[in-house]
Amino acid sequence: MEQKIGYLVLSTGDVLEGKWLGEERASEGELVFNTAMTGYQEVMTDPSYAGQVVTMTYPLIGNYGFNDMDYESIKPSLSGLIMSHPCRTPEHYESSFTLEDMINKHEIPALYDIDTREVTRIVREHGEVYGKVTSDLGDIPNQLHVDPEIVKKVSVKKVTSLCGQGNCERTHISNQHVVVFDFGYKHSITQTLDHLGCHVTVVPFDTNPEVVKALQPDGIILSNGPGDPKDLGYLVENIKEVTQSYPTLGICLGQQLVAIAYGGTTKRLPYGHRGSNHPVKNVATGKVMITSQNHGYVVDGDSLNKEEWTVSHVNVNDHSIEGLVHRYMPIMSVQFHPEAHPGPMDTYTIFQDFISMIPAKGEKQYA
Ligand SMILES: NC(=O)CC[C@H](N)C(=O)O
Repeated sequence: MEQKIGYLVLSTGDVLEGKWLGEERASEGELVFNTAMTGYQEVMTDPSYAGQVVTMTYPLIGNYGFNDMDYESIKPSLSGLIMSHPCRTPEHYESSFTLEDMINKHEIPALYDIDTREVTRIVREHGEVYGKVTSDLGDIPNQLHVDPEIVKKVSVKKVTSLCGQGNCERTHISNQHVVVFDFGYKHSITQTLDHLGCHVTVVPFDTNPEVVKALQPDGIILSNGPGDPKDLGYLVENIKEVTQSYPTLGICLGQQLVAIAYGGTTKRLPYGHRGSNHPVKNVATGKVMITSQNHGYVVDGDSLNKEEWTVSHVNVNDHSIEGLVHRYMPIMSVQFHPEAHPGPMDTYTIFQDFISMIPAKGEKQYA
């Protein structure tokens, strides 16, 4: 079948020609690229990509199909998908639908036959680029910042216990209760907590500390999420209060928000870390883990109060901050994705470290 021509029109003035996969659906967002060779389903359903047009640099997408297990959220929230070759005849014993089915089901704006190397070159050269997928060559991207309210769009609307709804594999009656602040959390985070025996409650991103207190958590996770962390600066008092009251793990956006809450700042990376093979060094042990990443911003090391914070992990490629621990309080955070998906599971120990910061039941509670 003859496929319709579509364009990726960029804020740099560049225009790339491709073809529509699925319906023509004009859309725009920040243009980013992901270098993972596998894990396209997890990438497409990671809410941190909300407001972004995601280019997959690996040339073949869809070759092992899609399934009902690998969703990282209920539905994709990315603004568009750019690829080179879509595979229409997947082969995998767990595959239950195709890339095109996924695109049609969730109405994802998607272009293929795009020169993804050229897209990557442009993003690497310019850093912050916005793109519009369209059939109209006269279109230009109008939004030059991800919606400052984007987290509100992806976060749960009410306090949600993941136990007692068929989501827990065990009953965790005597185990730790972890409250996850949902800035756009990935399901692999709560699934990992479940595997570690935790009872999990997910709360909206702007939940008041009093509401959290009533839930009687043993620990807090500040999740990953989309957009510019500085747009959530109005939450610093909430974040400071909960992190001073309970052992906390911040993940990606969660790390950035911890830094901001304690007086630090964030800055843009030259062109983001998005892929599943980013080497990260544990500063204390020298051990390097291969990590899954998806972020465009990073904590500015110069902005941190060194009497309060220690850098626990650094990126081997560009030496950017990958992990923080508080010197006196049980607060830790990482810039990479310890839950992986996609990517290697080297970083599972981060969750174990977090759980071990929580006093056992019956012991004196922190705070
Ligand atoms: N995965 C995330 O949490 C991303 C955090 C933030 N939106 C960034 O791009 O840096």
